Amino acid sequence: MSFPADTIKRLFEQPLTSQQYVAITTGTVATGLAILAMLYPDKAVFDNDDRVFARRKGYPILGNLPHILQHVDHIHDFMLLNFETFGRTLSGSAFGMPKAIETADPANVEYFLKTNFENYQKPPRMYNAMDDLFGHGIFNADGEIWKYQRKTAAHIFNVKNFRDLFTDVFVEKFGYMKTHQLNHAVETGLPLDFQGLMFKYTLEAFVKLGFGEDLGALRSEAKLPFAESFDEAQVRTSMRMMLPFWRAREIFSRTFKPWETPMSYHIKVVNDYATSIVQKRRAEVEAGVEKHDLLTRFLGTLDENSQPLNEKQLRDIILNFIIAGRDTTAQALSWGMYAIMGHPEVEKKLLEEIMENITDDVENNPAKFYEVVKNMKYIHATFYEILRLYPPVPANVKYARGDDVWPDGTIIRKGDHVNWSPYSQGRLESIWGPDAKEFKPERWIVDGELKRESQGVWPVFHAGPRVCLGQNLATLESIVVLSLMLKNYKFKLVPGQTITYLVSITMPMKYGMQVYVEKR
Ligand code: HEM
Repeated sequence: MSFPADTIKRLFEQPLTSQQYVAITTGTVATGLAILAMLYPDKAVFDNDDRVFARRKGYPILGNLPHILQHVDHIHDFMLLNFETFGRTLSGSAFGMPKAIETADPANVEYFLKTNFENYQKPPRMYNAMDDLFGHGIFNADGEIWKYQRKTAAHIFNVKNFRDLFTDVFVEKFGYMKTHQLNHAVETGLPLDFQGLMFKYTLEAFVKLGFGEDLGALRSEAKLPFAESFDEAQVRTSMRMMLPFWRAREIFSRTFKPWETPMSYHIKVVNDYATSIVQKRRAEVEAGVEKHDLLTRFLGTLDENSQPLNEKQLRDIILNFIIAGRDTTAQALSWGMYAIMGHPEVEKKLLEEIMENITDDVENNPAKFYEVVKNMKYIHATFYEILRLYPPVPANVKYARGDDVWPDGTIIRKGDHVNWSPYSQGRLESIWGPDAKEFKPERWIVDGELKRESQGVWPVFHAGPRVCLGQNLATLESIVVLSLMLKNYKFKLVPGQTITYLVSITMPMKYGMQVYVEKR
């Protein structure tokens, strides 16, 4: 049968009904999607990478995006499962996300953080996502901007400060915590949020060391507004990095969820706080008050263009150093106490070492304290073990400036994102043996001597030229606090609570940790 030409012409000339319009559009989209799904049956659309990687099979067009969304609340365990299932180096693709190679191979990690450091930088995508909160501070900078900050800050981490200033502050602030918080919890018998307390302690101690200020965080029952906003802004920043289209998602939230507090509010709160510290210090400097802390050093330094730092640069520095000095160590202490409470045999050994070394005389003499702590092997081993299982920076990312080949033969191309996971590395049996998931400080003592693993095997403090500047400070602070806590108090976990991590830039406990406190 054939249509006469004028019938066909009429069909095209007639305006479409809305039903026809919908049917044609749906048909076209469906055909387009079907073709794309055939071309990309198990990976993200337009992922035309011809390299062969071990990987979790993805969904058509979306690749692994549904996996990420499904596991977003426990992403570190999902990564661990992937490494356990598919091998130590893998890659997938997720719709809207850049190509990322993931590795938990110690040789690779040591190679790109240390040996071929120059070829890897922070990803441009990360600069954008972190800019609101961290600006051009040390965690979000490379090249000359990074160099002048690292050089300036490095000056405060000298032996004299450790001996004469840091230990003093840690012991003094512990005294505050004892009087205002711990003894109160003993007397009332009411539980307290251990993690909340550790965040207050490390903030108070770091603000004193870094910026010469007594904040009074340990005197207050409530969480400071700065801390509320700083924590929330970090969670949102990490979601920007983990999921695609963050700008569009945030515009959507602002438009359709006007009841939610916007990121801009939290940024304003933290900016006001940082700016107030800078202004106060400038006024002190003008009045001739002499101080030798971190902020004072930055006030007297020159930036990458040989200019004195302006208010925005100083604000960035303050916020970057607060996350470094407050969050990581507070989390190490919280996860640490959690692990110790669950292992009475470890607690017993720790107590023996503490009672033998931290006498009342030492407790009241910070310089002696500093010397004595150096020889306490078991508490060091416990601290390393805490960080192995609960690394405060559980996952991290870099970006390849040029092509490369890793020690395990993985081919890297310019523009690849490189993800590594200290969390997974700390728990892999192929690295630590069959007891990898057990809490055993003894693994760090060999033939009676404390041993530290290489930076590739245990990258909890990063590695190479950007290794954590504060690692000795964090170790000293944690050991002082753990010693004094265990010497003076017994902690008991309140039953029935869920202890798990919150996915953020670092690894806080999601719901905190309620404990009962008794005098020892
Ligand atoms: C247990 C506690 C700590 C852990 C696990 C830790 C871990 C890390 C990690 C993984 C990095 C690399 C971050 C990155 O750029 O990707 C880092 C960098 C850094 N950390 Fe720590 N940190 C801790 C405590 C501290 C403390 C108390 C300070 C004191 C200020 C500090 C200062 C820094 C600084 C300044 C950097 C930047 C180094 C650079 O990029 O050159 N950290 N830390």
